[in-house]
Amino acid sequence: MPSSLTLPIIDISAFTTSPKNNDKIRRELKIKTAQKIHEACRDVGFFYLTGHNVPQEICEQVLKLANEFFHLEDAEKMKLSILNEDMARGYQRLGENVTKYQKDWHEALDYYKPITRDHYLAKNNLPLRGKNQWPTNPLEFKEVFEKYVNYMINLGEKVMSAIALGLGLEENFFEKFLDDPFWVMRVIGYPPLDSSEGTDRVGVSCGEHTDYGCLTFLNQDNTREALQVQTKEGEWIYANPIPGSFIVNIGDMLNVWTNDVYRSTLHRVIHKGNSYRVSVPFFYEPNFDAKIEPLKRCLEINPVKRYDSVIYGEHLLKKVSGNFEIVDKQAS
Ligand SMILES: N=C(N)NCCCC[C@H](N)C(=O)O
Ligand SMILES: O=C(O)CCC(=O)C(=O)O
Ligand SMILES: [Fe+2]
Repeated sequence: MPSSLTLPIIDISAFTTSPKNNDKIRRELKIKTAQKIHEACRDVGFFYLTGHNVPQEICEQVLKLANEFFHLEDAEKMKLSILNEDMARGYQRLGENVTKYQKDWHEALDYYKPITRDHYLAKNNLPLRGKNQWPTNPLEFKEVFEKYVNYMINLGEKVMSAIALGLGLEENFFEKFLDDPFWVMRVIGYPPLDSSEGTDRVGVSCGEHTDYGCLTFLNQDNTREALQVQTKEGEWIYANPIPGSFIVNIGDMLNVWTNDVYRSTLHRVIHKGNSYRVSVPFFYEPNFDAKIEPLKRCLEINPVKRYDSVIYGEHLLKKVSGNFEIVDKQAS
């Protein structure tokens, strides 16, 4: 495993802080930042983000509460089982989540943007119409995570305007796809892989995959050598935590918009250390019913159209149902 390669570190403060400089200087700073983001999206699809303006305190609190929750008795955690709702929102036991037909060795609480009565999803009577399930222990869990979600939606919007600028588009280009942005948040607990010994030996903590939407913001604890990212050359490198930063990666919808100028990057988790690892990826997504298709600007770069249009929500639902398709289906 080469450790010499690392992901770029990008400071997004030109987009997140209130203007101190005159318009011209600010515009230049934004363009410089956007150019770095463009290169990172084109070359690796993963980068560290600093200057994001999300208080360190809430990032740490979120991880601490996650850790406390996963250390409760099984019976307590199972009160929030995904079986209570729509098989997506709630708690999944170890080994319950599946990536490409293989069991993953993590437990998780999954949250999705809530659906109101006349929301598009409710109207169409589609899956994901359940309720989010919040623990009452630890007591402040819901309040803190809801606050965190708001910070992340805000940040997602900022990074998408930087992406627009980086592609040579107007800063607000994506606004019409993002005015009711969907979101997904996973609160994940990873025991060491050794703990799966004796049951059905599981080899990966989270199997290799790409993320589904626009942007992922990963908040992970200080465990090293767990998350791995595949470079364009096919090598796996570690994405170790850097305190005060998020790891950001692009999702499948950017492949479609950019006609593969950007590609969502394969990543996986193999946690062999002996600590209990927690991570909280937040997925900032397009409007559920957004129609995503290759942009004119990107067809100038890659002229052969590689994608038909995709409705984001349809892509998501397909992926979510695959998350619980177990191994025997493939074997039989
Ligand atoms: N919402 C997102 N991106 N979730 C990523 C989960 C990755 C593992 C999942 N079992 C899978 O097969 O994708
Ligand atoms: O836990 C991590 O570091 C990554 C998890 C992940 O890739 C995901 O849930 O999509
Ligand atoms: Fe992921």
